[in-house]
Amino acid sequence: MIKIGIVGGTGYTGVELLRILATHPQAQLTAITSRKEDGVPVAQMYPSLRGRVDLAFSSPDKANLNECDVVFFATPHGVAMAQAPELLANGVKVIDLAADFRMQDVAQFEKWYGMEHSCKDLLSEAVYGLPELNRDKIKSARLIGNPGCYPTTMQLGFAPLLKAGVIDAGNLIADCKSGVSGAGRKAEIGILFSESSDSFKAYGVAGHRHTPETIEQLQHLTQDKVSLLFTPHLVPMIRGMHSTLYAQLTQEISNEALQALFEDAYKDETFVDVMPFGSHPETRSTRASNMLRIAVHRPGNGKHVVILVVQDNLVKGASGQAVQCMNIMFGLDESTGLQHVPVNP
Ligand SMILES: NC(=O)C1=CN([C@@H]2O[C@H](COP(=O)(O)OP(=O)(O)OC[C@H]3O[C@@H](n4cnc5c(N)ncnc54)[C@H](OP(=O)(O)O)[C@@H]3O)[C@@H](O)[C@H]2O)C=CC1
Ligand SMILES: CC(=O)N[C@@H](CCC(=O)OP(=O)(O)O)C(=O)O
Repeated sequence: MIKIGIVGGTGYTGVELLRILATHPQAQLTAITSRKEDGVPVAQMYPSLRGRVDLAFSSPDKANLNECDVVFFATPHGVAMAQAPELLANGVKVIDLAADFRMQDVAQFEKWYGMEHSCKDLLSEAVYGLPELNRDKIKSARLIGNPGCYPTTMQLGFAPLLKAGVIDAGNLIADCKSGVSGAGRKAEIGILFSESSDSFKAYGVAGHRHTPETIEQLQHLTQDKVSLLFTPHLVPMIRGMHSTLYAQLTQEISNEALQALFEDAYKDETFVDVMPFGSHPETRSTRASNMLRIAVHRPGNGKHVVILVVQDNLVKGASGQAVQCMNIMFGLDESTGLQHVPVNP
């Protein structure tokens, strides 16, 4: 059994980790932290976990994290970097769902996250936790920077085209929409029901921190310089993410060959579904599951390819992906505990 700690168990990605790990056959939940709910039984706060999780939240300073085999940080940016060095020194593996260990470019991290990186020396061994593009490195990693939700869709959508060299890498456009749970469980005016329901808006148009993260990773896939225009939107649904990706073709290629690039790239991937050419995937087809679905389009058989990508932001976009990484790190079948069929309707 794998002894597991979760720092930040009360938040949306924390409770999603609990939901997934509660039925994972190799997971032994050992410590779950919350500063505000210290001593409160997990199942009292989340009755959905009654009979599944019998631990109580404990404050991070009292939690026995050093006894764990792996600790997930489902916390705001900057928390994991303060604790990872001690955990790693004690032989505990670390998976951070925030951005502390996603980017190798420290200057970019500090610019976009507005904080100094406190353990830069660990960045060189940190592994970006996107299994479909980085599986071999994840196998031997002690420290994972789990990808952002939007970057997961952008990378898996653009990757087959960039690797094949059939698009202009300097002209990528991503128009992405997220459900409100993407903003976390914290109280903020913008995510109140009365503010976010029955309305729809873009944000971060001048720049969003997921742009440098995505460019850094996409740049590993091509010799050409990657340039990305990314606009996130908040849509009035609880979970789900829909990314519409645009790229310009640089060579003649048939629609069948375009589709084949995606089918070949993901033919062995349990969690990436390439739908028939011209499909319109819905976010609900991934709801509460670790699936990400992709559909390839070529409007008017012209020079542009449009890729539609959907996922559940809390699962493949966060906690499911983190458990997928854990499975790989511990030599388990990658889909262990992650076989949930999406919830419909
Ligand atoms: N929501 C999403 O769709 C996605 C989120 N992420 C990332 O995952 C991380 C968690 O997100 P999410 O679950 O939405 O966030 P929430 O705001 O819902 O939860 C944050 C959790 O962290 C705890 N926490 C807050 N501050 C600290 C601290 N200083 N030390 C220890 N614990 C702390 C909180 O509990 P308490 O205050 O009681 O300690 C709470 O349990 C974030 O970095 C986010 O960017 C990544 C991909 C997708
Ligand atoms: C809808 C919404 O607000 N989404 C969040 C991103 C979600 C996410 O978790 O990204 P990080 O882990 O990089 O913070 C945002 O745009 O800030």
